Amino acid sequence: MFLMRVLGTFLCFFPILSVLNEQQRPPAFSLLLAANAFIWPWLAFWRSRRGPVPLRSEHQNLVADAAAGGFWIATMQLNPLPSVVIATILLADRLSAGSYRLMAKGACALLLTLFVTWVIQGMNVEWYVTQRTLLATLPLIALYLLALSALTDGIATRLRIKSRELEHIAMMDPFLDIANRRLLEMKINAELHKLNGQCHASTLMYIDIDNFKTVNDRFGHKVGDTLLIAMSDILRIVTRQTDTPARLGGDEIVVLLPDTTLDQAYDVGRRIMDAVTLLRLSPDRALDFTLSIGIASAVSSMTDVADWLKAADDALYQAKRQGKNRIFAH
Ligand SMILES: Nc1nc2c(ncn2[C@@H]2O[C@H](COP(=O)(O)OP(=O)(O)OP(=O)(O)O)[C@@H](O)[C@H]2O)c(=O)[nH]1
Repeated sequence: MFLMRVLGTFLCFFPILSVLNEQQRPPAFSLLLAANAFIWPWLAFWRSRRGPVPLRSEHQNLVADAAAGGFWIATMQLNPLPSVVIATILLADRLSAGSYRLMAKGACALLLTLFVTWVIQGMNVEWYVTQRTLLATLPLIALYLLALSALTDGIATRLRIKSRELEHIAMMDPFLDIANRRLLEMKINAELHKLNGQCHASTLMYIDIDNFKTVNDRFGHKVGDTLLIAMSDILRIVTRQTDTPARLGGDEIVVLLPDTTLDQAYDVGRRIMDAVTLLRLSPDRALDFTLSIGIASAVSSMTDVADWLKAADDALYQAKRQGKNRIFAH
């Protein structure tokens, strides 16, 4: 806000000075204008820095800016071009810096000081705009509006980045950096919707580390965590961009494989199991671990996420029942 105030008061200085000269106002007005243009921005900066609540102090500064604008508009005897440009810029600025509430406060301050100053100074009106005042106003219009647009664009970009970060936090598992249940369910819903009435295949894969409880009990929870992280790394490498590896919670890992037949999903499952056999988290061979995988295709009778997840979970159960370290697909 400091730089915008420095730029704004600097650019307002020239058209106002031009009108004051044309009206042959006493030098005191020019001195006051110079103070407003070159001292006030620093004073305002100091005020907002020193105030107990900097944002509140800055909002007060913005209202004071508007009041000063009202004073100069009245002192210029409502000279139309600089008056309209200054009033518009002041109000637009308050809106982009704060809210409609701040703009309304600014408008009240501007109108009040304008009216009081205008009455005190004899209620004169100067409708004529000279060529010189017109030329002195043009930089204010062009440069200030460009600077305001750049500022608004910067704020919009920062907001976009923040909103993407928030979306990432809301949709990703913070520990494994893969999708969480919420994102997975959204993707499954979208996939079921896409498949509705169409004949291409998509599959859901449920993955479980065999005897994970024993790993935790024997080697500690930290080693169990390392295993889960290694698993999610493997999933990121082995799957396609369009697949969604996700953590449903705890050690439950699911991968959504769109446009994938059971046979193709089986191959993906094999690749995951092969990658796992290459993992060496410790020289202790007792830490070698295996996976059981259940795979289920979407069928037309599935109406929601739970149906498809249950089918994949049932397949995983069959893989476990048949002796673990295997894939069961149906
Ligand atoms: N280290 C670690 N362990 C977890 C995490 N989430 C769940 N677990 C543990 O994972 C184990 C899951 O065990 P189960 O899947 O029920 O059983 P299992 O020992 O894998 O046996 P099978 O599934 O029959 O092969 C439990 O001991 C949980 O406490 C986690 O984030 N980190």
